[in-house]
Amino acid sequence: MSENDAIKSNDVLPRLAALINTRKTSSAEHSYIARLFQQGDDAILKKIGEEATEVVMAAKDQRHGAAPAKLIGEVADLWFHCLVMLAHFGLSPAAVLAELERREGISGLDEKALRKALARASDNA
Ligand SMILES: N=c1c2ncn([C@@H]3O[C@H](COP(=O)(O)OP(=O)(O)OP(=O)(O)O)[C@@H](O)[C@H]3O)c2ncn1[C@@H]1O[C@H](COP(=O)(O)O)[C@@H](O)[C@H]1O
Repeated sequence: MSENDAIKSNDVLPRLAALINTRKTSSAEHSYIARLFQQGDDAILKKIGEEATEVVMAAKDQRHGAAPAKLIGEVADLWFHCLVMLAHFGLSPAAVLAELERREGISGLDEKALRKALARASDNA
């Protein structure tokens, strides 16, 4: 999909990812994303750490009956900052979605057992 098509897409992930890419050359004065890009990957990774912690805290509140809007908002913040990080490294959400698609039908337990067996075989080699 071209960048222009992605910007017009009905799917929010490619549309937002395309917009994020355009911010690489925008002025940081009026754009939060451009500001993050200018600050560099340490700033982007710090935000991801913060947002992940906020997701955990909101999930704990959810466990105690908080309104779902808080947790949904924090997960949106985390996903958004992950999109900025992917763009920073020249990657797209399509690659992550393709990886999830590739994993469809593979039980997490089977995958873990296979990984352990491969590690044991390589230790014994
Ligand atoms: N989806 C988002 C989005 N989600 C979260 N955020 C910003 O991410 C930041 C989250 O930070 P925090 O929750 O930690 O709050 P904070 O205290 O403001 O954080 P600090 O940066 O001050 O540490 C806030 O400034 C939010 O506004 C977003 N900023 C932008 N977008 C999208 O990106 C588009 C372009 O944004 P600009 O680059 O600002 O033009 C927007 O139209 C939206 O569609």
